Amino acid sequence: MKMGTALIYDEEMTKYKLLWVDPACKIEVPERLIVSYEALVKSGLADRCVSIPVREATEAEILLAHSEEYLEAVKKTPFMHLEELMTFTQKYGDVYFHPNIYHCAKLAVGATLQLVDNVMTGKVRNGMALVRPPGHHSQSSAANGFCVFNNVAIAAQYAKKHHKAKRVLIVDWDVHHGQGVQYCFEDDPSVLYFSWHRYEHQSFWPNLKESDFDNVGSGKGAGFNVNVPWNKVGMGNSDYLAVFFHVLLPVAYEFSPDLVFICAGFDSAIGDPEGHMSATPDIFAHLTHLLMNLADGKVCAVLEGGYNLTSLAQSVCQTVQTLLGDPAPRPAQLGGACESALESIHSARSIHKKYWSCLQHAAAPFPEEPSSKLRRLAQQGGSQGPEGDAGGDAQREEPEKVEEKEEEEIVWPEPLRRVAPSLRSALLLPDAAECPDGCARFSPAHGPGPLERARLRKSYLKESEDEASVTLLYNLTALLGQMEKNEIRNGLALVPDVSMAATLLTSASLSKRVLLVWVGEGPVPSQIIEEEKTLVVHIDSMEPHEAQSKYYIPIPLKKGCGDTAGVVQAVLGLLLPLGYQYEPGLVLLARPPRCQVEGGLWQQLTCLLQGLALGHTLVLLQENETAPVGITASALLGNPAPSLGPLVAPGPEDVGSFEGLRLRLQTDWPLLQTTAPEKR
Ligand SMILES: CC(O)(O)NCCCCNCCCN
Ligand SMILES: [Zn+2]
Repeated sequence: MKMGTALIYDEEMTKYKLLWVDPACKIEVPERLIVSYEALVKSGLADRCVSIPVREATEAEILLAHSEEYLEAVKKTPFMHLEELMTFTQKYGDVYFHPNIYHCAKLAVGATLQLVDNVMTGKVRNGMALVRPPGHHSQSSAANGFCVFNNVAIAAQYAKKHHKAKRVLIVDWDVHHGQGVQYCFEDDPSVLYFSWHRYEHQSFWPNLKESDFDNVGSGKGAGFNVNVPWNKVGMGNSDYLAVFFHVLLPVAYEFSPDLVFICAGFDSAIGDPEGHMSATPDIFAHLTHLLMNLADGKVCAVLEGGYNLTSLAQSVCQTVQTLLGDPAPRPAQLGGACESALESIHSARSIHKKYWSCLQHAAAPFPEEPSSKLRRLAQQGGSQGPEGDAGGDAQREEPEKVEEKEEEEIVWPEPLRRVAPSLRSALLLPDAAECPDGCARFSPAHGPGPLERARLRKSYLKESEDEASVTLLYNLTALLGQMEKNEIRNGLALVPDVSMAATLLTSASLSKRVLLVWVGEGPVPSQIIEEEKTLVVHIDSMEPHEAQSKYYIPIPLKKGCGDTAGVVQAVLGLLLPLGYQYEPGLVLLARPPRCQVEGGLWQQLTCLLQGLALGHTLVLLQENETAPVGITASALLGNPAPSLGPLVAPGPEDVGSFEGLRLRLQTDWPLLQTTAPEKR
């Protein structure tokens, strides 16, 4: 399994800057790269990465996304003196030129292509290119928004051409809309471009109509462009995760890319003068984690924006540390997405429901919102509608102008250190079963004393049980104890009785909250359900029925856990939001006998759940079913789960029961919400 995270950086890319007064461009300074790289060095993360040298892109590579005229024009800039550079710059918007920027722009593209080569040839698993100038605003014949060449657009074309990539996903979490990327792949169904961006009903830069949610791509590319506009500032961690759970991830898993780019702009983090958002740097650890099981883990993060030097450096470190496989920090106090974010989520899901089967159950536009753009589009059959249709907009109240507040000092807590236990995965296996390489067979420092034996026997075993069962239970509690002391990250246990083991662990856990994910036939022991410190999410083919309690959530799948598409949508749209909101200290993943979940999906589930509880995941497998041991161990060791391939539609009846479940639960679990509470 390929390992390693590439870090591609060269200080030559700091060697250009603004040479005249221009308020729009003064934030794009060389220090952006310097503080980011220094933070990676200081934190020890740089040394853990595979350092890959940059190179200059060739002209042919630049022409993958730019016109010859534009390239010829930019080639002249190194020889221009100040006035000529200023005149040349006037042709474009919110960008500046410098005698060395052409050289740096070629290095930024070259660095990105180096990252693609090393990831696509398996020399590394994933990586990050720390580059400037950024790229996602530049267009075929135009520089724009501090961007000269479109690093990621060129790299996506390059990956298709030279590495036979079939489906490329670009996730643009920069706070600005990468219109250059959108234009480049407008009608290309092999590149799915996702972007959220500060929009404020078109009143925020670059003030484009085509940045709104109803721009879905055109021709064969319809559906492969997903815009989530932020119509208010102050969006936070819950808003970002809600968009991932309810818009991006379902579509991304259905698309099933063989390569993922992140247009990693960190001006979407708190403190940024451009974004004015509230999400904290640690959220990028979770966003990165949630993308790392796509494309067999082939993720290329490429720096775009980010202008607060403190949150930029912290966010870069959070991203790289996750690419390296360290446990993600605990997401603090998540709630539901705010009303404005829910409107954006609802709009994006509704406009894309005709393109993505995972969104089929996305609610139809609200009837009582005559002024909503969505409503009007629905009347026109969900098409983009004629350009001139300003009818509905006219009814819309004037968008309130967001006064850029005085730059008051915004502060936030520094992200907590993320310490990976020395031992990652411990396995509790019967002596007969062999231990997959890379794992350690768990054996506690000392065995149970007579009192301990008696207690375990009395609480969990029928008198008749043999000594071996007592020892196993004792070993389970010892393994749990070492996990909860963060001496071991995660574990796997082969047990004779999954129910009994789960009952023991939920009661023995010292965590205030335990998430038990039960995948397959029940019943889940009632003792666990009554344990109020445990949230049980039960995925199986049971008949839909009222959730008995807030802490027992059955997710019914008509065709049972063998229905991969159904399980994926249940995990992404229901289980993960519940888990993130619950914020458990321990995650138990129980696989009862005769579980139908297929291997790759089981690995996806085991990997995704590791984003919770500092990675403390304990998997319980039925002793006589050893088949999943190897793949579960692989996932626990941090190997990316295999790509599931393009997904079909989840069954309509499941779709209905998911929606019913969401509506019933979202009051208690607001992160499940996908639509704004209907206007009273
Ligand atoms: C890569 C990027 O997306 O971060 N570029 C952002 C360009 C912003 C242009 N407008 C600046 C106005 C200054 N208040
Ligand atoms: Zn930006």
